[in-house]
Amino acid sequence: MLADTLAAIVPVDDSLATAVQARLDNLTKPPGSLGRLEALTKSLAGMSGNASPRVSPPGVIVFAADHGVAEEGVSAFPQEVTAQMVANFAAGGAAINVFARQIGARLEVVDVGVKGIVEGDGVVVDKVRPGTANFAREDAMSLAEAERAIEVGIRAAARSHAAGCCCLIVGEMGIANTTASSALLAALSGRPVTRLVGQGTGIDISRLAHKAGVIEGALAARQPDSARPLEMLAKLGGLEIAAMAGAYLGAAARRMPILVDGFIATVAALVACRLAPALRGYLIFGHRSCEPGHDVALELLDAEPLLDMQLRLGEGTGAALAFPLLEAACRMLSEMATFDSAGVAGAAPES
Ligand SMILES: O=C(O)c1ccc[n+]([C@@H]2O[C@H](COP(=O)([O-])O)[C@@H](O)[C@H]2O)c1
Ligand SMILES: Cc1cc2nc[nH]c2cc1C
Repeated sequence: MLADTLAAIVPVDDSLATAVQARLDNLTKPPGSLGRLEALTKSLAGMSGNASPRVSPPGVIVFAADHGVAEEGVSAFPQEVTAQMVANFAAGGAAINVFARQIGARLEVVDVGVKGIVEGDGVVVDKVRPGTANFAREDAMSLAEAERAIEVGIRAAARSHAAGCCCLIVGEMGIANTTASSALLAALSGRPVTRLVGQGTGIDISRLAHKAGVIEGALAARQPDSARPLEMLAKLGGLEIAAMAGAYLGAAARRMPILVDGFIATVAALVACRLAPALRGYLIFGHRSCEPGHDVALELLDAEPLLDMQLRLGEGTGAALAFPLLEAACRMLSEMATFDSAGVAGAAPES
């Protein structure tokens, strides 16, 4: 399934940009005056292959999994919070539930590797294993498990597409996943770990130094090879990061625009782009997270996010908050009057 999905990702269609630009320049506004919103309409047209793109209804998928490295004391919260938050998602009480309702999204929560038993209806249980192993001591998972986790994501994206979603937001929940993401990013970027690690859920300075040391030790022991993305996921984790990468690939294979969330989501996107470089054309970046590594991951992807709201929650919340900008871009193109239709004079000729 992974090989078929990778093969199905075609580069975005840049040929529509000229027609969309002509339409944009006929709308009742000085040419270019809607700034990045105008560029967004061209991007969305190229992704969907439609000169009148639509992004509603959006789909939100939240992948949840546990990380063995949590036992190293790298998070401000205990591991049980992953399962407890999944129950909160199922009950509709988390931030992403609120924002998903606000934007009329279809929300799906997928347990790809939570350690405990997840309570609550409405959670898709597609568990590859109950949490990763502690990658400070051994590989987080096997290669086969990493591939299965990617396929969990591909299947979830396919469900969102089949349910009629026109755009995909992918979120995550996993205590200690900023540690796994920072390790992946250090391996992919070659930058010093101390420049990438951040407070995650809110650790203090001394725990931050400990977190950096755990990652440095693990990288020395695991020796991840940045030219082998699947192997990197197997060595460092996590299950939800692999599933997010799969969801991006599955969405791009179906020509769905993807709105990327924060730090963990962007690292997953980096890994997925190593598997299929054409994926990059389908990615729009929702926000800049507080996590210092996010800047580095965005730079590697040559990405400029839409919002900077000092968020560090995850769950897909930053992307959901940015979604109305995508909706506005589509509506601007389809609903604004043209100079002709509104009887508004065009720009005066230069004298
Ligand atoms: O999305 C982000 O940029 C982000 C930044 C910091 C923390 N988080 C969330 O916090 C959890 C990971 O933090 P930690 O400290 O346990 O590694 C995980 O559930 C993420 O959803 C998310
Ligand atoms: C309460 C809580 C909610 C979260 N949502 C995403 N990561 C989280 C981490 C914690 C600790």
